[in-house]
Amino acid sequence: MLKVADIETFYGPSQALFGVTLEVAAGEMVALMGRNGMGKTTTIRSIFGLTPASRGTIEFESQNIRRLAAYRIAKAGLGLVPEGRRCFPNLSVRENLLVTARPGGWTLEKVETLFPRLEERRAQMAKTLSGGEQQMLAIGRALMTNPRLLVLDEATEGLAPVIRQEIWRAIRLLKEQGQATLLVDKSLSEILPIADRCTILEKGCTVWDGKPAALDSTVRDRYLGV
Ligand SMILES: Nc1ncnc2c1ncn2[C@@H]1O[C@H](COP(=O)(O)OP(=O)(O)OP(=O)(O)O)[C@@H](O)[C@H]1O
Repeated sequence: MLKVADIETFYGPSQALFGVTLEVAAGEMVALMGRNGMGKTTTIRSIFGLTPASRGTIEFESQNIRRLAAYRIAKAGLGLVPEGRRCFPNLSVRENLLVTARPGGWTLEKVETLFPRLEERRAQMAKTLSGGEQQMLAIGRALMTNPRLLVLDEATEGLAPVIRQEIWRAIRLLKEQGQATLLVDKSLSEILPIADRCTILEKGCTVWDGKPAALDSTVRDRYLGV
C-alpha cells in the first residue's frame, strides 16, 4: 500500500533523513521506532509532503506521491494525526469531526462509539477539551476522512495513564478492523503486541525492519535504549 524507498529530506541546508525505507501493506499495523531525534516525525512529514523529500521514492497504492502537494496526498487516501494534536479550537467537537468528513465506513456515529467522550462533549468547543480528549478528537477527525492508511505520530505522548489506555483500546480496535496504520510511539509494551512489523530509524536511516518477535534485547539496547 505504502512504499517509501531510500528517501532523503532536508530542513534548509541541514539533512535529516539519509535513506529511510519502509512499507505498509493493506491491513498492516507498522511501528516506526527509534530514539529521540532519529527522524520519525521527519519521515511522516515527508510522506505527507509537509517537508518534501528531495530524493527517493514514495508510492501510495502504486501512485508516486513524492512531489504531490500536501492536500493532494491527503485526498489520495492518507490520514494524519500529527504530533501535538491540532484541532480547530473555536469549532465544537462535532463541527471538528464533520469538517473533515469524506464518505466511507467511518461515520460520526462510529467515531462517537469508538470515543464515547466525544459524544458526551459534542457541543463543547474543542479548545475547552482536556489534552487527552483533544487527542481523541484528532484521531476521530483523521478517521472521518476515511483514510486507507492512517498515520499516528505519538498519539499517547504526555497523556494521563487512563486516557492512554482509552487510546490504546481504540488503536487495538482499529487493528482488529483491518485499518492499515503507521504508528510512532515510545511505549514498547503497548505497541509490540499489536504491531505486525517494526521499522527502526537511527540517525535518519532505516537500520532494522522485522517482526516484533524478532526484536531481541541486542536490537532494543542498540537502537531503542536511552
Ligand atoms: N524544523 C526543523 N528544522 C531543522 N531541523 C529539524 C527540524 N525538525 C527536526 N529537525 C532535525 O531533524 C532530525 C530528526 O528529527 P525528528 O523530529 O524527525 O526526529 P524524531 O525521531 O521524530 O524525534 P522525537 O522522537 O524527538 O520526536 C533531528 O536532528 C532534528 O533536530
